[in-house]
Amino acid sequence: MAPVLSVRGLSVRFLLPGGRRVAAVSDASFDVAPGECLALIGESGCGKSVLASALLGLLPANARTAGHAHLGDLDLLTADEPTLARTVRGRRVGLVPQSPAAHLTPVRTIRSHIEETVARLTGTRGRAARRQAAERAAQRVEFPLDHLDRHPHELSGGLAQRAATALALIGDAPLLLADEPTTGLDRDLVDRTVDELRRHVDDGHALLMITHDLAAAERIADRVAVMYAGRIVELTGAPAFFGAPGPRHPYSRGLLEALPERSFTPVPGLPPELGSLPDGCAFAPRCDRATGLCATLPPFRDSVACHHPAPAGPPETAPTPEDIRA
Ligand SMILES: Nc1ncnc2c1ncn2[C@@H]1O[C@H](COP(=O)(O)OP(=O)(O)OP(=O)(O)O)[C@@H](O)[C@H]1O
Ligand code: NI
Repeated sequence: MAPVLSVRGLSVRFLLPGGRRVAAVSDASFDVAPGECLALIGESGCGKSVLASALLGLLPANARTAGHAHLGDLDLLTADEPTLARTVRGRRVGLVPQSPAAHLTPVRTIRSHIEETVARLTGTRGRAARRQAAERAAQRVEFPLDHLDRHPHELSGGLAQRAATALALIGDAPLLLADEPTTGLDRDLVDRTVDELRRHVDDGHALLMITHDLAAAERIADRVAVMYAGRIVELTGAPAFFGAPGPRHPYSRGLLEALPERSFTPVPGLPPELGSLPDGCAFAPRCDRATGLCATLPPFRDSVACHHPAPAGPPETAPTPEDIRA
């Protein structure tokens, strides 16, 4: 099936005073198909939100982009602001922003936000019909109806997050970008939100889900992209990533091993400054597999950008009782 979104060689640089440049995203390429969820994971500051903002034309004025991001015939990176505002945001691409409160108007209630979005994106006419549609949108993400008349600052982080998710689903856009949609939610509500997003995917929508939460990613994703220091270092099927044979990039392996239910040991060290990245593999200083070769940039090959990836394909299987008897 043709992808909904096709990103090729996307890079974002921030130009800072004094000629400094921050390489927030470097050469990212991926597709998202209808009925597919791609989870984008990686440590704080690795460029995930910047990537999402680039796709919606929401970067600040000091940002420069390169590459392509095709949504059908439209290249999101070169589309003009009126096109993005009128036809893309909300209609062709829904966004659950990372800091939802910042995207809501402080003086308006959640009900007024949702009703306005319903009117604008679905053309629902009449007060009663709008009110009903707004309440349905809230119920879909388990936003309590008795909180609809509150203002954004009167909501907990988790409720603001759910309001933002309700707003993002209203336009029924073929592509949804969800930037940490489960932050601030209890585990149970994380699961329910993720399951609602999964139903949205199973209805044929494409979802790029940005998350720190590997358990949420495992629950929802068909494929996983791992970002490190602005680069996608691994992109692979979720079953292979979370199950066998497991991730191939040493950083991805480290992220999984850091989970409490695994060995609970964090990746040692800190990610590099995006303003002064090395020429070679940015992960090498933290990597126990690094060699002299890692001073050169590893090409992305067979799902991974690493000079010393773990083997692909079936893991060494333990002998079965049959083998032992034979
Ligand atoms: N306007 C800007 N000018 C300069 N640097 C910026 C700007 N906006 C973001 N950055 C830098 O880009 C990098 C990537 O930020 P981004 O918000 O995409 O990270 P993230 O992966 O989404 O992290 P988190 O998981 O914490 O949300 C950071 O180093 C950040 O400091
Ligand atoms: Ni972010």
